[in-house]
This record gives sequence, structure tokens and C-alpha cells, in this order.
Amino acid sequence: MTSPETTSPEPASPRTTSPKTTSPELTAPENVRRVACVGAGVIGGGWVAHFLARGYDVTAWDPAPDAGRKLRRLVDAAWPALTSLGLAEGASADRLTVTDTLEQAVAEAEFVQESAPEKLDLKRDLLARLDSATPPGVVIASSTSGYPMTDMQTTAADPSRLVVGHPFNPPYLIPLVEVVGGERTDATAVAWAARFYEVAGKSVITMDNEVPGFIANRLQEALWREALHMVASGEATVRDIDLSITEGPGLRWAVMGPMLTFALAGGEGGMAHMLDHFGPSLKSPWTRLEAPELDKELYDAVVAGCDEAADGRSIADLVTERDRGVIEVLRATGRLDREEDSR
Ligand SMILES: NC(=O)C1=CN([C@@H]2O[C@H](COP(=O)(O)OP(=O)(O)OC[C@H]3O[C@@H](n4cnc5c(N)ncnc54)[C@H](O)[C@@H]3O)[C@@H](O)[C@H]2O)C=CC1
Ligand SMILES: C[N+](C)(C)CC(=O)CC(=O)[O-]
Repeated sequence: MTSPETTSPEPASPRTTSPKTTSPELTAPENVRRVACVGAGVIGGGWVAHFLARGYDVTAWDPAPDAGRKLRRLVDAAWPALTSLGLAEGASADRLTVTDTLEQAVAEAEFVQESAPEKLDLKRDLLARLDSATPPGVVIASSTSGYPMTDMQTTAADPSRLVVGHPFNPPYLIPLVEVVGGERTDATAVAWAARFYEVAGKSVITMDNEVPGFIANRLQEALWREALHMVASGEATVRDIDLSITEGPGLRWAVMGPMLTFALAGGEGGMAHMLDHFGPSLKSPWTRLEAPELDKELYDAVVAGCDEAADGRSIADLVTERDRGVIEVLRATGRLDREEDSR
């Protein structure tokens, strides 16, 4: 298993001129130059855009017949946003190579990010195949939204280098990655991946245990379940749900998380007063916890509600609008300044 060699205390953009190590298994996170992305849909494509913008050479493979064309379209669409954020020295969309086979994609990779469909058997087989094709010691991360690595690493010959690196859409703008290993993952692979993501410009949460759904998806899922219940029962429209967050708590959450935000609800008394004051309402029936049945009626109501909320804007229009808004929030909350300082 690769050892994390964290020689530099600060995350750094990958340089393009340093000699490439001949032993991929010994590559320190700071020295990685070539990343492979396997599965190039919404998330894999977003990872490709992110790594290109950070100055890496990227190889990508996806079995869909038109995957290369779609991937380049996604990268082209993301590039203006990435340019406005600031590209790493030498970064270029031309440093993407779409390969014909998975084996070609990972042959010289120093890190592999898997972003194939969320199906357990597919992930198991794919991770085993990636493990046999990737140079020894190179860490392989899965973008899974919720499968524990323990359940996905069952058939790989070397499960010790398999980790979860759970991103947020789009990976080229949302900083967070949740990193966790499985029962058979070596702790050094988890540490190596966490450090690599930091060097690659991400904000990392490392989990010691396999929390089902990780941290952020557990939180999002609770909110999502309540939202679906309210639509199913006619208590709120899709528009009400979205407005309740974008005009309400969502504005605060980009600045402070739910914990510090609620500490301020206690005024001078902070969280202690907040708990004394509002603690009893935790017992009120404010949440349903059980997921609603995703029957045809609810499915149709949510899809129709989103179409109505889009109000004629295409998915591409919405992606542009989201990217612009996220960049403004990153800028307004000082995150871009911090990024620039650490380069
Ligand atoms: N969509 C989202 O918001 C997020 C998704 N994820 C995770 O990322 C992963 C990918 O999800 P999406 O990009 O949304 O799906 P997607 O459907 O957009 O893309 C999946 C891609 O995988 C390709 N593919 C199919 N079989 C494959 C195989 N055997 N090997 C390699 N590639 C294969 C497909 O051709 C497709 O291009 C999933 O594990 C998902 O849970 C994680 C965070 C957010
Ligand atoms: C919808 N989702 C569960 C796939 C979302 C994620 O996993 C993370 C995100 O981007 O919100």
C-alpha cells in the first residue's frame, strides 16, 4: 500500500514541469500528475473538469458509445466557470485523453476516481477490474453516494487501496469530498486519498467509520424525505420547498453550518440557551423519518413541479445559472481568497 508522504504542509497546485516518478506506487499526493476517471457521466465528467482545471493530465474511459463527445461537451460547458475561478498553471482541456479501454485509462494513472452508476454488483465488478488493471499501490476511489466500501471491495484482489471519495455535484465547484475506507482498506490509503484531494483543491472530511450515507448525504436525505412527504400529502408544492431553502436557511448554511447557525438562535446564551429554549420541540412530530412511497403519483408530482419551477429553462441553462450562483457564493464568503492564498 502506498504511504502518504506529506512533504509539503500546504496544498499546492500540481506543477507541470517536475519529472514524473517511474514508480506510481511511491507517488506522493503532492507529486501526482496523471489521474484516471472511469465513468464519465454527470459526476465523472465533473471530476474530469475539476482535475483538468487543477493542471493534471486526465485519462477517461466510459463504455457508452458517445461518451467521449458528451464528456468534452461537459468540460467545455464548465470551462468558463473554471476559468473565472482561476486555472492552475498549465491547465488545459487539451490534457484530456479519452481512451478506448478501461485498461488504457488506468495504465499510467497515479490516482483513479470511479464514477460508474450506483449499482452494487456493477461497482463490485468494476472495482475488482480496476484493481487488476491499475499499477500496484495506486489508490482507487469510488464516488458512490452511499454504498459502504466494505460491501464494494469484496471481490478485488487488493481491497487495501480502495476508498470512498464522495463528491458533490458539480465536483468542479463544490469543494466537499467525504473520504472513508472499508473494513479491508488500509488506513494509509484513506490518509493518502484525503491528502491528495486537499492538494487537488478539495475540502475533505475523513470518517473513521462507515457511517451509512456518510455525513452530508444523511443530512440531505433527511431533508429530502421530509420534502417528498410534504409534496405527497399536498402540504407544500415543489416551488414552496425550494423557496423555503433558497430564501431561508440555505442562505445561512453557505456561511455557517446548522450547528453554529442554531447557536445564534440562542442569542447571548448561544447553543446552551437554544437547547433550553427549543430542546423540547425536538419531541414534536416535526419529522417523519420513514421514507415516503415513491409511487407514480409522487414521482409525477415532483417531476412536473420541477418542470414548472424551471419555467422554460433547459438543464444546460440551469447548470449555467447554478454555476454562476455558486461561484458568487464562494467569492462572497471568502472561499476563493483562501484558495488563492494557498496556491
Ligand atoms: N449525480 C449526483 O448528484 C451524484 C452522484 N454521485 C455518484 O457518482 C456515481 C456516478 O453517478 P452519475 O454521474 O450521477 O451517473 P451518470 O448516469 O450520469 O453517469 C454514469 C456513467 O457511467 C457509465 N458507465 C456505465 N457502466 C459503466 C461501467 N461498467 N464502467 C464505467 N462506467 C460505466 C455510463 O455510461 C455513464 O456515463 C454514482 O456512484 C453516484 O452515486 C456522487 C455524488 C453526486
Ligand atoms: C442525489 N445524490 C444522493 C446522488 C446526491 C449526492 O450524493 C451528493 C450531492 O451532490 O448532493
